[in-house]
Amino acid sequence: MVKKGMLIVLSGPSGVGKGTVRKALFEEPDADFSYSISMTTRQPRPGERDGIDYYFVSKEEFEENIRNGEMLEYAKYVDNYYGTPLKYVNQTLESGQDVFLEIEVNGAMQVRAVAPDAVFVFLTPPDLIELKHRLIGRGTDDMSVIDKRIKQAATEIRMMRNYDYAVVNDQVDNAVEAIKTIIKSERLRVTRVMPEYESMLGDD
Ligand SMILES: Nc1nc2c(ncn2[C@@H]2O[C@H](COP(=O)(O)OP(=O)(O)O)[C@@H](O)[C@H]2O)c(=O)[nH]1
Ligand SMILES: Nc1ncnc2c1ncn2[C@@H]1O[C@H](COP(=O)(O)OP(=O)(O)O)[C@@H](O)[C@H]1O
Repeated sequence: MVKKGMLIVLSGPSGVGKGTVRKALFEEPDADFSYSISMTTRQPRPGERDGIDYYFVSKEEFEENIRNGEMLEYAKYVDNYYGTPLKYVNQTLESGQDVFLEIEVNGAMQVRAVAPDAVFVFLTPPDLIELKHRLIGRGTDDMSVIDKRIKQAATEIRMMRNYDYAVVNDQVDNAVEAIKTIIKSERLRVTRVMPEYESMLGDD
Protein backbone atom coordinates (compact mmCIF):
# COMPACT_ATOMS: atom_id res chain seq x y z
CA MET A 1 0.00 0.00 0.00
CA VAL A 2 1.23 3.50 -0.83
CA LYS A 3 1.95 5.54 2.29
CA LYS A 4 -0.39 8.51 2.57
CA GLY A 5 1.12 11.97 2.92
CA MET A 6 1.01 14.00 6.11
CA LEU A 7 -1.07 17.13 6.54
CA ILE A 8 0.75 20.10 8.09
CA VAL A 9 -1.39 23.01 9.28
CA LEU A 10 0.13 26.44 9.99
CA SER A 11 -1.95 29.12 11.68
CA GLY A 12 -1.19 32.39 13.37
CA PRO A 13 -2.53 35.94 13.49
CA SER A 14 -2.56 38.10 10.40
CA GLY A 15 0.80 39.81 9.98
CA VAL A 16 2.81 37.38 12.12
CA GLY A 17 4.72 36.25 9.04
CA LYS A 18 3.01 33.00 7.95
CA GLY A 19 3.35 33.78 4.26
CA THR A 20 6.96 34.91 4.64
CA VAL A 21 7.95 31.85 6.67
CA ARG A 22 6.06 29.48 4.37
CA LYS A 23 7.75 30.88 1.26
CA ALA A 24 11.18 30.56 2.94
CA LEU A 25 10.35 26.99 3.97
CA PHE A 26 9.38 26.04 0.42
CA GLU A 27 12.68 27.43 -0.86
CA GLU A 28 14.67 25.01 1.33
CA PRO A 29 16.42 22.38 -0.81
CA ASP A 30 14.84 19.48 1.10
CA ALA A 31 11.28 20.88 1.05
CA ASP A 32 9.18 18.06 -0.36
CA PHE A 33 5.62 19.05 0.40
CA SER A 34 2.86 20.73 -1.58
CA TYR A 35 1.07 23.95 -0.76
CA SER A 36 -2.71 23.86 -0.87
CA ILE A 37 -3.94 27.09 -2.47
CA SER A 38 -6.95 28.45 -0.61
CA MET A 39 -10.11 29.92 -2.02
CA THR A 40 -11.23 33.35 -0.81
CA THR A 41 -13.81 36.06 -1.45
CA ARG A 42 -11.31 38.77 -0.42
CA GLN A 43 -10.12 41.17 -3.11
CA PRO A 44 -6.63 40.45 -4.46
CA ARG A 45 -3.89 42.71 -3.12
CA PRO A 46 -1.55 44.36 -5.62
CA GLY A 47 0.80 41.66 -6.91
CA GLU A 48 -1.39 38.74 -5.84
CA ARG A 49 -2.30 36.32 -8.62
CA ASP A 50 -5.36 34.15 -9.04
CA GLY A 51 -4.46 30.46 -8.80
CA ILE A 52 -1.11 31.21 -7.15
CA ASP A 53 -1.77 33.17 -3.98
CA TYR A 54 -5.46 32.27 -3.77
CA TYR A 55 -8.35 31.27 -5.95
CA PHE A 56 -10.24 34.56 -5.87
CA VAL A 57 -13.97 33.91 -6.22
CA SER A 58 -17.29 35.66 -5.63
CA LYS A 59 -19.36 35.05 -2.51
CA GLU A 60 -21.88 33.14 -4.65
CA GLU A 61 -19.20 30.86 -6.07
CA PHE A 62 -17.76 30.20 -2.62
CA GLU A 63 -21.17 29.32 -1.20
CA GLU A 64 -21.80 27.02 -4.16
CA ASN A 65 -18.56 25.16 -3.31
CA ILE A 66 -19.68 24.82 0.31
CA ARG A 67 -23.08 23.46 -0.75
CA ASN A 68 -21.45 20.93 -3.07
CA GLY A 69 -19.24 19.59 -0.27
CA GLU A 70 -16.10 20.71 -2.08
CA MET A 71 -14.38 22.34 0.91
CA LEU A 72 -12.24 20.50 3.46
CA GLU A 73 -12.86 23.44 5.81
CA TYR A 74 -13.84 27.08 5.59
CA ALA A 75 -14.31 30.08 7.83
CA LYS A 76 -15.35 33.69 7.75
CA TYR A 77 -12.49 35.97 8.69
CA VAL A 78 -12.87 39.78 8.85
CA ASP A 79 -15.87 39.91 6.47
CA ASN A 80 -14.63 37.36 3.92
CA TYR A 81 -14.77 33.62 3.33
CA TYR A 82 -11.57 31.57 3.22
CA GLY A 83 -11.42 27.83 2.65
CA THR A 84 -9.45 24.81 1.52
CA PRO A 85 -10.61 22.93 -1.59
CA LEU A 86 -10.93 19.26 -0.63
CA LYS A 87 -10.02 17.61 -3.93
CA TYR A 88 -6.42 18.83 -4.17
CA VAL A 89 -5.66 17.89 -0.57
CA ASN A 90 -7.11 14.39 -0.91
CA GLN A 91 -5.42 13.66 -4.23
CA THR A 92 -2.05 14.90 -3.03
CA LEU A 93 -2.16 13.01 0.27
CA GLU A 94 -3.25 9.85 -1.58
CA SER A 95 -0.23 10.18 -3.87
CA GLY A 96 2.00 10.05 -0.77
CA GLN A 97 2.97 13.72 -0.79
CA ASP A 98 2.77 15.88 2.34
CA VAL A 99 0.43 18.88 2.13
CA PHE A 100 0.87 22.25 3.82
CA LEU A 101 -2.14 24.39 4.76
CA GLU A 102 -1.88 28.00 5.92
CA ILE A 103 -5.26 28.72 7.50
CA GLU A 104 -6.85 30.54 10.43
CA VAL A 105 -7.80 28.91 13.72
CA ASN A 106 -11.47 28.01 13.17
CA GLY A 107 -10.63 26.24 9.93
CA ALA A 108 -7.72 24.48 11.61
CA MET A 109 -10.03 23.06 14.27
CA GLN A 110 -12.36 21.74 11.53
CA VAL A 111 -9.36 19.98 10.00
CA ARG A 112 -8.45 18.54 13.39
CA ALA A 113 -11.93 16.98 13.63
CA VAL A 114 -11.58 15.13 10.30
CA ALA A 115 -7.80 14.57 10.23
CA PRO A 116 -6.58 13.96 13.77
CA ASP A 117 -3.19 12.78 12.46
CA ALA A 118 -2.45 16.20 10.97
CA VAL A 119 0.27 18.31 12.61
CA PHE A 120 -0.84 21.68 13.94
CA VAL A 121 1.70 24.49 14.26
CA PHE A 122 0.90 27.96 15.57
CA LEU A 123 3.16 30.83 14.56
CA THR A 124 3.15 33.53 17.19
CA PRO A 125 4.64 37.05 17.22
CA PRO A 126 7.19 38.12 19.85
CA ASP A 127 4.43 40.50 21.13
CA LEU A 128 1.31 42.33 19.92
CA ILE A 129 3.08 45.66 19.39
CA GLU A 130 5.46 43.97 16.96
CA LEU A 131 2.45 42.34 15.25
CA LYS A 132 0.87 45.74 14.66
CA HIS A 133 4.19 47.09 13.34
CA ARG A 134 4.38 44.21 10.85
CA LEU A 135 0.82 44.76 9.65
CA ILE A 136 1.44 48.47 9.19
CA GLY A 137 4.86 47.82 7.62
CA ARG A 138 3.38 45.38 5.10
CA GLY A 139 1.27 48.24 3.80
CA THR A 140 -1.50 46.08 2.33
CA ASP A 141 -4.39 47.00 4.59
CA ASP A 142 -5.89 50.27 5.75
CA MET A 143 -6.03 51.12 9.46
CA SER A 144 -9.63 49.98 9.96
CA VAL A 145 -8.77 46.53 8.57
CA ILE A 146 -5.56 46.41 10.63
CA ASP A 147 -7.54 47.17 13.79
CA LYS A 148 -9.99 44.34 13.01
CA ARG A 149 -7.09 41.96 12.40
CA ILE A 150 -5.38 42.93 15.68
CA LYS A 151 -8.64 42.38 17.54
CA GLN A 152 -8.96 38.99 15.88
CA ALA A 153 -5.32 38.22 16.83
CA ALA A 154 -6.15 38.28 20.54
CA THR A 155 -8.83 35.62 20.03
CA GLU A 156 -6.52 33.57 17.82
CA ILE A 157 -3.60 33.63 20.24
CA ARG A 158 -5.91 32.21 22.93
CA MET A 159 -6.45 29.23 20.60
CA MET A 160 -2.73 28.46 20.58
CA ARG A 161 -3.20 25.85 23.31
CA ASN A 162 -5.16 23.69 20.84
CA TYR A 163 -2.09 23.32 18.63
CA ASP A 164 0.62 20.66 18.84
CA TYR A 165 3.44 23.21 18.56
CA ALA A 166 3.98 26.93 18.98
CA VAL A 167 6.81 28.67 17.12
CA VAL A 168 7.82 32.28 17.78
CA ASN A 169 8.53 34.20 14.59
CA ASP A 170 11.21 36.47 15.99
CA GLN A 171 13.45 35.86 12.98
CA VAL A 172 12.34 34.14 9.80
CA ASP A 173 15.34 31.75 9.77
CA ASN A 174 14.65 30.60 13.33
CA ALA A 175 11.00 29.95 12.58
CA VAL A 176 11.86 28.03 9.39
CA GLU A 177 14.37 25.85 11.26
CA ALA A 178 11.86 25.14 14.04
CA ILE A 179 9.16 24.13 11.57
CA LYS A 180 11.58 21.93 9.62
CA THR A 181 12.52 20.13 12.82
CA ILE A 182 8.86 19.61 13.72
CA ILE A 183 8.06 18.21 10.26
CA LYS A 184 11.05 15.83 10.30
CA SER A 185 10.17 14.51 13.71
CA GLU A 186 6.45 14.19 12.92
CA ARG A 187 7.19 12.29 9.71
CA LEU A 188 8.86 9.63 11.81
CA ARG A 189 6.09 9.62 14.38
CA VAL A 190 3.31 9.37 11.80
CA THR A 191 5.18 6.59 9.99
CA ARG A 192 5.36 5.00 13.47
CA VAL A 193 8.17 2.65 12.48
CA MET A 194 11.27 3.61 10.58
CA PRO A 195 11.70 1.37 7.51
CA GLU A 196 15.14 0.30 8.80
CA TYR A 197 13.50 -1.28 11.87
CA GLU A 198 10.62 -3.03 10.14
CA SER A 199 12.28 -6.40 9.51
CA MET A 200 13.65 -6.52 13.08
CA LEU A 201 10.36 -5.68 14.76
CA GLY A 202 8.09 -7.95 12.71
CA ASP A 203 4.30 -7.71 12.88
CA ASP A 204 2.40 -6.33 15.90
N1 LIG B 1 -9.89 28.77 7.42
C1 LIG B 1 -9.08 29.21 6.46
N2 LIG B 1 -8.34 30.30 6.67
C2 LIG B 1 -7.52 30.72 5.68
C3 LIG B 1 -7.43 30.04 4.45
N3 LIG B 1 -6.53 30.71 3.67
C4 LIG B 1 -6.08 31.73 4.40
N4 LIG B 1 -6.67 31.76 5.61
C5 LIG B 1 -6.44 32.67 6.72
O1 LIG B 1 -7.23 33.83 6.59
C6 LIG B 1 -6.61 34.91 7.29
C7 LIG B 1 -6.57 36.14 6.40
O2 LIG B 1 -5.78 35.88 5.27
P1 LIG B 1 -5.30 37.09 4.34
O3 LIG B 1 -6.45 38.00 4.06
O4 LIG B 1 -4.58 36.53 3.16
O5 LIG B 1 -4.34 37.92 5.27
P2 LIG B 1 -2.84 37.62 5.78
O6 LIG B 1 -2.82 36.27 6.41
O7 LIG B 1 -2.62 38.72 6.73
O8 LIG B 1 -1.95 37.70 4.58
C8 LIG B 1 -5.22 34.39 7.68
O9 LIG B 1 -5.26 34.00 9.04
C9 LIG B 1 -5.02 33.19 6.79
O10 LIG B 1 -4.17 32.22 7.36
C10 LIG B 1 -8.23 28.87 4.28
O11 LIG B 1 -8.21 28.20 3.26
N5 LIG B 1 -9.03 28.52 5.32
N1 LIG C 1 10.51 37.51 11.58
C1 LIG C 1 10.12 38.68 11.04
N2 LIG C 1 10.67 39.82 11.48
C2 LIG C 1 10.28 41.01 10.97
N3 LIG C 1 9.35 41.17 10.02
C3 LIG C 1 8.76 40.05 9.55
C4 LIG C 1 9.10 38.75 10.03
N4 LIG C 1 8.35 37.83 9.37
C5 LIG C 1 7.56 38.53 8.52
N5 LIG C 1 7.80 39.86 8.62
C6 LIG C 1 7.14 40.97 7.87
O1 LIG C 1 5.84 41.12 8.47
C7 LIG C 1 4.86 41.44 7.47
C8 LIG C 1 3.75 40.40 7.54
O2 LIG C 1 4.25 39.15 7.05
P1 LIG C 1 3.31 38.16 6.24
O3 LIG C 1 4.17 37.00 5.83
O4 LIG C 1 2.57 38.88 5.17
O5 LIG C 1 2.30 37.69 7.41
P2 LIG C 1 0.98 36.79 7.39
O6 LIG C 1 1.06 35.92 6.17
O7 LIG C 1 1.05 36.00 8.66
O8 LIG C 1 -0.16 37.73 7.40
C9 LIG C 1 5.59 41.47 6.14
O9 LIG C 1 5.88 42.82 5.81
C10 LIG C 1 6.87 40.67 6.41
O10 LIG C 1 7.93 41.08 5.59
